[in-house]
Amino acid sequence: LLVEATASVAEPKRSSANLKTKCSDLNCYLQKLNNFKFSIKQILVGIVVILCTIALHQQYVISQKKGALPGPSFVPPFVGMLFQLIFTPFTFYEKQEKYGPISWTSVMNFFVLFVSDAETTRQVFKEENAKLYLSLGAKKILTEKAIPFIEGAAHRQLRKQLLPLFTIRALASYLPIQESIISENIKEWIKKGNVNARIGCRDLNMAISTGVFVGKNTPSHIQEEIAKNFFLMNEGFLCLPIDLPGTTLRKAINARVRLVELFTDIIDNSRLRMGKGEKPQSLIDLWVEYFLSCPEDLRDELSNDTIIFTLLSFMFASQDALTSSLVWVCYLMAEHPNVLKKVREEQFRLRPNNEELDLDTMRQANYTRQVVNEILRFRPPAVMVPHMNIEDIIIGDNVTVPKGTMILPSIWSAHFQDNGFQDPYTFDPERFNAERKEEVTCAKNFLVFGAGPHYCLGKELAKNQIEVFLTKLAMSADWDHHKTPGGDEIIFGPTIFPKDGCNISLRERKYTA
Ligand code: HEM
Repeated sequence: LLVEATASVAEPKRSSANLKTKCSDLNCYLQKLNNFKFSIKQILVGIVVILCTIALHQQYVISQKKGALPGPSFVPPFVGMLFQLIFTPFTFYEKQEKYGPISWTSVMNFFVLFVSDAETTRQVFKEENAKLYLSLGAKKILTEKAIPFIEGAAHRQLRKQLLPLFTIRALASYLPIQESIISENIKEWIKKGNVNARIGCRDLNMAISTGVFVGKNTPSHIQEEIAKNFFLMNEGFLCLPIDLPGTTLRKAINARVRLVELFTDIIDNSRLRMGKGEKPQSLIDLWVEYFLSCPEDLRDELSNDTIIFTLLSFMFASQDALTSSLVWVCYLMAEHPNVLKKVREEQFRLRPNNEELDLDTMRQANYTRQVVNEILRFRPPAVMVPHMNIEDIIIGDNVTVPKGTMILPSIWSAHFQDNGFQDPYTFDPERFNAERKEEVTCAKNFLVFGAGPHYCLGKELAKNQIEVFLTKLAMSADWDHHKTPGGDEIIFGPTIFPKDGCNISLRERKYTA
């Protein structure tokens, strides 16, 4: 077949050489092209030959890169393990874990290292030369100005600038916003009766994010527009990275442009109000207030761009992860009524008259916090955080990782590792009690918020939000989880959810233990 295909390529070459002397304009070139006639069979053979050559080359490159590392005996060419990773992620994880702490695989022709033990996972998170690898779409939408893409001294400087937004005082000022929005939403859910938790929690989180970040006093039509554009932007993070009119990515970029306009107005307004000494009502206000309170010669520049792209990063980093955790609150508390009962008893003991939540009372609610930690351990929203190394690095037991390798440190595997948490597949908040203290003894395994220079900035804000939601739901509603066939399967998108989103029906509950 090869000979036949090459022969017919050679033949038109001769005729085109003759033509060359007779003409030199565009028509002639088209005519020459026309002389290269191949049969369908020859074209197909040509394509097969090219594809086979590429596939063989890929296998050769992989065999060079993997060296003695364990991994699958075969990976499909071109797509590699992409479909397994997206559609059956947990089967994929289990298989990779069996190869050992570091194994190789291939996804979309990327040579990928899968890291399943906690220690090496931490090492990757901390490695300066291994950068967070977000989708191509995410980079186009958020741009290089977003904090996950900033590195080195500029990154450290920005993180330092953000500290005042997560102090105890700041977290305390967000709490009434979180509490009131959660209470309002749960009341709405009870009125409706039936709710798909994934959709309900997504909208609830969006309302809290706008409330906390830009302030509850922001006119509702602006809040709605922020939500609408954020959801459009969010869709772009996982779509094909094709930036053409009408594509999901282009719509996401346009939504970001609109969000920048909206945030610019909100920040200008905040600068005016904080300049007059008004009380801060949002994260933006706190940031502007802090900036204005610094002596002028010590002030770092605080441009609207810095605030806007940090806010976009916060929304991007928090929205899906928190939605996942709140859905698991609904799901796991319905599965474990004995745990829910203990939360209610503790809450009733600490707040017998349904007092408003404050950080002090929340710190005393040890059992409730244990439940929050166990939900995060048992169902970590981001199960893996892709990295790519910009230099050769050495990880684990002296494994050299060639530059440009995609590394998948698996938070999921670290949480369920054999020699880590005791009986890891059991949902057991008691593991975090004062006696067992697994948060200390297994600290190296608890990686839900990452580790190293990009460690989650919103960890305490997130934990508070989950705790307030758990507390409010437990004390104001009874709910049933209506299971659907296959609905319990965990899907990946890109944080984890039960496949059917968890359908619940709610009833009002008298405030009691
Ligand atoms: C349950 C909720 C959350 C989970 C599970 C989570 C998890 C994570 C993880 C795994 C990372 C990567 C860490 C690393 O590379 O070492 C991260 C980074 C980040 N998170 Fe969160 N997060 C949550 C909520 C939030 C919230 C509410 C915010 C909002 C303020 C936030 C802001 C960020 C930011 C800004 C980064 C990037 C930090 C940097 O690049 O320096 N996260 N988060």
